[in-house]
Amino acid sequence: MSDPLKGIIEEIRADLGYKESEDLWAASFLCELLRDHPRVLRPEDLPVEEEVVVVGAGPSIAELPKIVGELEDSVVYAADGACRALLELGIVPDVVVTDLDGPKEYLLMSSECGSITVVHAHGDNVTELAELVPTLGRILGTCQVEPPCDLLHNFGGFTDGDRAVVMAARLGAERVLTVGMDFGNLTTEYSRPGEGRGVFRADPVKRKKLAWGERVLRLVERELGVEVESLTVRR
Ligand SMILES: Nc1ncnc2c1ncn2[C@@H]1O[C@H](COP(=O)(O)OP(=O)(O)OP(=O)(O)O)[C@@H](O)[C@H]1O
Ligand SMILES: Nc1nc2c(c(=O)[nH]1)N=C(CO)CN2
Repeated sequence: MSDPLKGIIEEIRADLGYKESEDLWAASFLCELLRDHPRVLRPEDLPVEEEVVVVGAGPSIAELPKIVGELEDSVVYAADGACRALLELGIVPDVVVTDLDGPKEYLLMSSECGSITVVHAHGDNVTELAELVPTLGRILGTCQVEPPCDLLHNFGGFTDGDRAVVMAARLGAERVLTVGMDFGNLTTEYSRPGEGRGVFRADPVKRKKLAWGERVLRLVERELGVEVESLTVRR
């Protein structure tokens, strides 16, 4: 693939041991599911503005309550599990970008509240696709191979958060502001009612995934000329 944001998946497969044939199979399966889905969108249906905020689930997501006022008037894309933190603050993300391995009840709640779910097919999430896609509302399908049908799109990128950034940039955003997208920081402190406080540490595979995600963000700046800036560092 000559597009570096799409071609990077070949290096990632070599690093993490994913098979292209399995990614292709999953994409074909998602095509089948989308053919039976009543609310499939096209890329041009997605909301986008000059500035888009992308919220990931990294440690700086803890800063979210401080900037919640700014999010109310922005187009907000949430990466997977980050939709939980947003919903808990009363914000329904405009778009949730997910490979469906996040907290199912919050992915479904976002969808029911009006978020568009951008569902990604890859070789390791076929079970989740089968279970969740039929239950979601407005949906757009993505994949990491040449799309096998015109209901699927390959914008490029890798993890949910960096794919959200790539998508915003390809749809026309000139600047992407990020929260919780601190790829270099691999521990997350949490504090939740009923769960107490603690620290998540990224396992070795997650570390590798996040390192690839960080590379994607730099590629977005270099190849697409879109500014990617951390909202929490800026403040
Ligand atoms: N330090 C970090 N820790 C966790 N997530 C991060 C971090 N930095 C950036 N992120 C972004 O937040 C996104 C959502 O995080 P979450 O833990 O819900 O992801 P995930 O479902 O494991 O993601 P993926 O399936 O993309 O690996 C990730 O896809 C990633 O892009
Ligand atoms: N085959 C495969 N592809 C992926 C995977 C994964 O676990 N397996 N995870 C991703 C984001 O975390 C994106 N792409």
